[in-house]
Amino acid sequence: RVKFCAAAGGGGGGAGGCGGGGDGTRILIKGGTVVNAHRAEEADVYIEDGVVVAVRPNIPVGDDNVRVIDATGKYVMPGGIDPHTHLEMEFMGTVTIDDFYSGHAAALAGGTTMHIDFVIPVNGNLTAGLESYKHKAEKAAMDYGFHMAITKWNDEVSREMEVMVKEHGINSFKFFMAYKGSLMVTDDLLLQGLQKCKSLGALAMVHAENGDAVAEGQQRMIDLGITGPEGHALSRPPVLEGEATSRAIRLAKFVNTPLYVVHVMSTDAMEEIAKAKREGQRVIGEPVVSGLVLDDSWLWDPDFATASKYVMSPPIREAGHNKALQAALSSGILQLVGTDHCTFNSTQKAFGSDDFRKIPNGVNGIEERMHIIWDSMVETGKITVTDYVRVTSTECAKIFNIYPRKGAILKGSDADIIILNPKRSFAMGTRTHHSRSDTNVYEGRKGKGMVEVTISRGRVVWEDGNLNAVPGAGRYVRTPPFGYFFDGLDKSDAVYRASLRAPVRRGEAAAA
Ligand SMILES: C[C@@H](CNC(N)=O)C(=O)O
Ligand SMILES: [Zn+2]
Ligand SMILES: [Zn+2]
Ligand SMILES: [Zn+2]
Repeated sequence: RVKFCAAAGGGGGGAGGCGGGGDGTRILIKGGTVVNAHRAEEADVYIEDGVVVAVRPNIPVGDDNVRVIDATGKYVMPGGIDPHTHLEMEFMGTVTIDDFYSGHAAALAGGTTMHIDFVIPVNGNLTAGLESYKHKAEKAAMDYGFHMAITKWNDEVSREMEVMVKEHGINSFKFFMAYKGSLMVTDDLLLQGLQKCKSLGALAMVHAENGDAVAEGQQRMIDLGITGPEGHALSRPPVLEGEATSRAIRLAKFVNTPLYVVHVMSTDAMEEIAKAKREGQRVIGEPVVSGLVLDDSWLWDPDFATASKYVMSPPIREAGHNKALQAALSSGILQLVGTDHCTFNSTQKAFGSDDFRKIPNGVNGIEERMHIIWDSMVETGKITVTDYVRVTSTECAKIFNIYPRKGAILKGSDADIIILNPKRSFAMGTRTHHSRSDTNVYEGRKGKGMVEVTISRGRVVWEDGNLNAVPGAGRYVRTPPFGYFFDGLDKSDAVYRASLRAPVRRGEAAAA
């Protein structure tokens, strides 16, 4: 079990917590159904100083400076944790329009109370990258963690990875197999990176598309005179995502280290993950909201501003892939839902109005995720309410080794809590969203379920449609190495097991 404070990296706060909200607020949530990943129960939740103090039925109010929230008929759940975002990311010649304030405001309004963002090295230098992102995060309004991208390889990078794990609380590294000429690493670098991750107890993550083939596919489209957003989808079909996913899975097997495949967008990739898991390999598949509920018909929309909104990589696939990904999420082949929130407004997307290769890649999602997964998966009976908590919050906390401080409503957990009213409906789009973008890929979408209250480390930050997100209130959450995916890893290593067989002695040595 991870000690709560370990996850917070020292700075032990008051009794039982690692420095909670600190402002002494005491909240009693009464009459709700408390849902954790392991079970749902009728219970009250008492919060003090940003930490959950008690979860049980009929907790008395105590005195009159306890804030009582009536949750009768509603679900009281851990706030969402989004494993995959890019706030204020420099990419394709511009910077994503949502930063650590607007992105966090959007998240909190949508029932997400923590995310893990991807630090991009500066000229391949991890330390410089981390400094840059620490600065960006000074305006954080909610808790956040960091993955680190590895965009090139040398001894310096190898040494810096160790520093990131041991001194800065980063336990995951992402390797881009696509974006040739910018973020992409080749197989030899990927192999060394996988070895390093294994030695550090850090989780290797991949963006799995064959970047060389994508470049060839893009040229093919341009030669055919296809320059619109539909050329983006046609240039990088599912087969290129499936190929890279299987390649990454096999190299991870060869190294015998766990693998986390980000934004699984196609059945081609999902089937590779399913096969690996059937064979007992430790592979995590992360679908994102866009791949679960959208399809590529938007990319053929005659209006460029509309079509270009949907350009992300791997591309949103033709109808059918999304339903298969939903089924894979229900059955556990895919484990947790991200968003890959990487927003560019219509002006930025227009950089590629003559050439789809110049359309900045990315869509929104950090505000819409909790509502869309509730409506498309729980309301339709595909997953239960405990599954919902698992795939939107708990699994992420467990994988990145910050459970049960995060991803649970248990005594001692951080008080990151949402209250969802299953009887109310939502409607989403630019008119009401908190992103800085002037577009939203879920424009006009409606559905059942509404997050009415969001509590972030013991502070009510969202209630009755009013947001009270405070820049600077968010804290960095260190993610320790050797999460549960590493338990007993060596015993699963075919090469290691082979080495346990009696060594063969040949020649004079055998005679001796
Ligand atoms: C660059 C980043 C977001 N953009 C995207 N997925 O299209 C990623 O590839 O995850
Ligand atoms: Zn600064
Ligand atoms: Zn990616
Ligand atoms: Zn991403």
